[in-house]
Formats: sequence, C-alpha cells, structure tokens
Amino acid sequence: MRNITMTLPASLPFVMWGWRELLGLCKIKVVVVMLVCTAVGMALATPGLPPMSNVLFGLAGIGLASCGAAAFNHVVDRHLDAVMTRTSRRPVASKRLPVPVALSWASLLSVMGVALLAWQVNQLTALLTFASLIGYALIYTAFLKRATPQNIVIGGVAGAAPPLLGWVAITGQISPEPLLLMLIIFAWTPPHFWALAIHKRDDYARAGIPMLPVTHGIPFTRLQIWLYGWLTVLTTLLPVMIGMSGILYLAIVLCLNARFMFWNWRVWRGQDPAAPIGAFWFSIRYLLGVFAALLLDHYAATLAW
Ligand code: HEM
Ligand SMILES: CC(C)=CCC/C(C)=C/CC/C(C)=C/COP(=O)(O)OP(=O)(O)O
Repeated sequence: MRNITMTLPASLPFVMWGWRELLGLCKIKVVVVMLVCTAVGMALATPGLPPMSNVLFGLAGIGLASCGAAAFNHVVDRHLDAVMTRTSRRPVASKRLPVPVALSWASLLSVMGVALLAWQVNQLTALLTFASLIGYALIYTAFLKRATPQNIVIGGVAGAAPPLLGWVAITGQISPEPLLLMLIIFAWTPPHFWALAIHKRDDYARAGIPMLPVTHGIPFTRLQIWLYGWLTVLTTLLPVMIGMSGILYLAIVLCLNARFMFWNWRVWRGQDPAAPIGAFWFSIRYLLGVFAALLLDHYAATLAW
C-alpha cells in the first residue's frame, strides 16, 4: 500500500510530460484548421443539418488520422528536423521521445481514425482518409519532399482533401462540388508554404531539402507565389459560377481576395523582408475566412428558404 501511494504521485509528472510530447507530434493547429474545412464540406453536402453521428464520428476519425499522419511525419523527418532551427526542438528530432514510442503513437492514431470511419461513417471516407494519410506521411514526406521542388504542389493534394472527406462522410459519394473546394486548398498551398519557405530559406538549404527558394532562387519563388495567388483567387470564384454559393459568399471572398493579393503583391515586389512571413500568417486567416464564408452563405440561403 505504502509503495502504491509513493509511486503514483512520483509517476504523475512523467505521465504528464509524456502526453505533452505525444500531443506535440500531432500538429494540432494545422489539424484544427483542416477539421474546420472538413466541417464546412460536411455542412455544404446537404441543405439542412447533416446527421450528427456522421459529423461527430467523421470529425473524430479524420482528426485522429490527420494527427497520426503528422506524427509519422515527425518520425520520418527526424534527421531533417534536427538540422532546421524551426523544427530542431521537436520531440523526436531532439531525441526526447524515442522513435518506437512515436511510431506506436502514430500507428495507434492512424488505425483508430481509419477504423472509426469505416465502422461508424462509411467505407469510402475511410478509404479516402487512408489515401490522404499515405499521401502525406509516405509519398510527400518520405519521397517528394526530398526529391523535387514541386513536392508541396503534388503533396498538396493530400492536404487539400479535408472538404472532400467531410462531404463524403455525409453523402457516401464523390461529387464535383467538394472537388472544387479541394481545388481552392490545392491552389492556396503554394502561396501558403512558399512564403514561409522564403523566410526559412537558409534552414531548408542547410537541411538539403530542395524547396523552391533553394533550387530556383527567391525572385522566382516570389513570382510563383504571385501567380498561384491569382489561381487561388480564381478558384474561390468557382462556387459562385456553378451556383453553389451566392452573393454573401462573393462579397466576403472579394474582400478576402483583395487582402490576400495585397500580401502576395508585397511578396512579389520583394522590397519588404517581412512580407513573406506576413503573407504566410495571413494565408491561414484567408483560408479560414473563405471556408467561413462558404458556411455562412450556405446557412443564410437555407434560412431564406
Ligand atoms: C502540402 C501542403 C502543406 C504544406 C507543405 C504546409 C506547410 C506548413 C509549414 C511548414 C508550416 C509551419 C509549421 C510549424 O512551424 O510548425 C505550416 C503551418 C500551418 N499550416 Fe500548412 N502546409 C500545408 C497545408 C496546409 C493545409 C491544407 C492547412 C489547413 C487546411 C494548413 C494549415 C496550417 C496552419 C494552421 C499552420 C500554422 C500552425 C501553427 O500556428 O503552429 N497547412 N504549414
Ligand atoms: C488524413 C489527412 C487529411 C492527412 C493530412 C495530414 C496533415 C497533418 C497534413 C499537413 C500538411 C503540412 C503541415 C505539411 C507540412 O509538412 P512539412 O514536413 O513540410 O512541414 P514541417 O517541416 O513543419 O514538418
């Protein structure tokens, strides 16, 4: 008895420390934004409210699988992460968390996420989520990231999947509308990431990762951000063109697009060294804004009926 009361409080800090490190593998903030995009995909899939059990189990399963994918990324990239200042303090890169523990955690989250989707949502959502997981954790992280400056463009397909996953979790089938939402995130990924890559160019060069600013230089990357920025803006107009969203969405998105392109223009001009990191942070608020506008417009139209 005495032993138990002694060991329990003594082991508590270890347990707490362990959970903090394990959560640190999950890229929680990125996953939360992905789940917002997933939830919007779910909402837009049906005129009224989507079935609550599909929403809850869908978000839980997709969230767990995304955290699992992020944890695999920490394991696969540990040697690269250790070299870059931005990532060197990560749990596996800094050797605070042993690789087998991180691998078990990544596998547990991934299996739980995909199994939950197959069991409580539908097979197609489970399959597409599994494909996104493999796309990010294996194809992007283990191969593309080290192989080509187009890594994030191709790998962006996996990151762009959340609205499709959300839609399929409700309807059980793939339709053009969620593919269009996916296209918005796909086009947005290069301005989102390359802005950060310009800011952290030396980090990527030191780690030998062929990101665009390293292989083709910063002026060329600035131009690509400007061009992909315009492509993103065009994709955000497609929901209106196909009658999926209305005037409220258009009004909000025009304002967001003006601000987004102002940041991208500042990056393109290349006169302000703080512009790339500013554009990176704005890109996240921009994406959240576009998806919030889709949601708002959808429910405003439903209420008007
Ligand atoms: C292949 C596609 C993508 C690449 C290469 C990429 C890259 C990155 C990188 C390198 C960071 C910095 C992370 C850090 O400092 O820990 C970041 C941050 C972030 N990304 Fe992305 N990203 C991608 C797709 C996405 C998608 C699809 C979303 C959401 C739908 C997203 C949302 C975010 C958010 C919210 C942050 C800020 C995290 C924080 O505050 O710590 N990203 N991204
Ligand atoms: C199931 C599903 C939807 C999976 C998607 C999983 C997921 C968390 C994607 C995030 C995209 C992202 C942050 C890429 C950066 O990786 P990086 O290795 O280039 O960045 P880093 O250097 O910060 O690790």
